Amino acid sequence: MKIKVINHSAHELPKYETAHAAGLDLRAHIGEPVMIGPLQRVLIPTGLHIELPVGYEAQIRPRSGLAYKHGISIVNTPGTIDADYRGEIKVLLVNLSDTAFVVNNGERIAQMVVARHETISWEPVAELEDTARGTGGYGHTGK
Ligand SMILES: O=c1ccn([C@H]2C[C@H](O)[C@@H](COP(=O)(O)OP(=O)(O)OP(=O)(O)O)O2)c(=O)[nH]1
Ligand SMILES: [Mg+2]
Repeated sequence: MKIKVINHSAHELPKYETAHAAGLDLRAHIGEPVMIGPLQRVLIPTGLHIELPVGYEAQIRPRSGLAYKHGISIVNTPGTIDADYRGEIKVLLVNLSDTAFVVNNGERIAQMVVARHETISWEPVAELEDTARGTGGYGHTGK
């Protein structure tokens, strides 16, 4: 897949950390450390621009280790990178802990999963096909 990197010397390209990992770890591309206070959200640049093939999206997801150890998540998870987006990929981190967290340049802050998606067109109808579930939801099958 095509990738354009700002300041190429800064970091290695995102990579799968294990043989069958689904996500490529993304690194912070920042001039100075960024502090995220409790319940604060900060948009962290990655220095990466990509060209996804049409019919693909990239999902930006939190890393479980940062979430578990430091309460760091992503506000809009899973973030969506559209195939026609040519801007810099950024990650909207949020600190859900009661302690400030510092992000340093080059640290792995999120992971990106590339996935196929469908593109639909609408077919307006008067009635939808009935099912056993019908309109039941929000726990209607019990606890
Ligand atoms: O975590 C994210 C989510 C999105 N984007 C970029 C890529 C995406 O293609 C674009 C728009 O994202 P989205 O459609 O989620 O945001 P929007 O608020 O609907 O913005 P727009 O009106 O530009 O579509 O922003 C990121 O860099 N990181
Ligand atoms: Mg949008």
